[in-house]
Amino acid sequence: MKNLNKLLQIRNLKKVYGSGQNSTHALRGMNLDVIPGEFLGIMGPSGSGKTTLLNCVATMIKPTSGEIILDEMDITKLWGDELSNYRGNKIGYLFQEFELLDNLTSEENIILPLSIHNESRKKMDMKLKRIAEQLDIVDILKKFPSQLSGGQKQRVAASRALITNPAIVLADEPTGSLDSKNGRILMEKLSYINKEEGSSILMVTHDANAASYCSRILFIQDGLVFHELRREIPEESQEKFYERIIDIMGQLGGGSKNVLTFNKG
Ligand SMILES: Nc1ncnc2c1ncn2[C@@H]1O[C@H](COP(=O)(O)OP(=O)(O)OP(=O)(O)O)[C@@H](O)[C@H]1O
Repeated sequence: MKNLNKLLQIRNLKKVYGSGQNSTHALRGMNLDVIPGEFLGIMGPSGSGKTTLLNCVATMIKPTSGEIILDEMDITKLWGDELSNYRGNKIGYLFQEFELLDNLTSEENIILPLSIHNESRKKMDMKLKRIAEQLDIVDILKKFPSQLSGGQKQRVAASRALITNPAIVLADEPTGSLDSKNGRILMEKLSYINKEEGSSILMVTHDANAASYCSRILFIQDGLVFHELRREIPEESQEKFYERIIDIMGQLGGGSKNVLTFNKG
């Protein structure tokens, strides 16, 4: 159904892996919305369905049933050119392990999504310059991934995810391979771009520090949303929001450290 206030609508989404006795119900009828310009965090225990959810939106896996409506299109029904267009233009994906191509420079990695779509060199250079300045990687554009630190690699990967101006950036544990300082730098950059450019971000994380940059957090368990935390308007300080996240994690984790892990950094 058309709804201009909602960028992404997930309705009764189910994903069952396997069949019969060996089946796993990873998503059990999940419902959630992302509004334009929102920075939405997804938290939850290991195995609760976070990556499955993100990968369904990314069309990397096909849900068993339910709807995923982005810009008025049910993306579970796309195929052929429409599906390629969705993957190439509507979403940007940021992985925990960067997933850069080793034999391409940072610059070539970043513009890869544009060159696939036959952008002119002039347009590509303009977009590259802008995003490289925002992510503070201008000095390393000619370097190969093997010559970069983890923090730099992730900022190159973030540039690649953002350069097409996607309708939504999907980030799966983007700080998971970074130390706390580099995690903070990445989150500050993403938060800046979210606010300044109005980019919408859907981010899965175990990290309360990273989550404290979000405007809203959904906690999921057993494939369903079971709690929501909103950053209060007028703007609640990040420290205060972080404390509330830790508080909820403590309550929901039942004291068990491996239920909802986080890193205080
Ligand atoms: N390809 C697969 N085949 C079978 N089961 C799977 C597959 N991928 C995930 N699962 C199962 O689905 C459930 C949800 O997995 P998912 O990876 O979405 O959880 P998660 O919340 O992202 O976990 P984590 O925080 O550990 O990354 C788990 O029980 C998992 O074992």
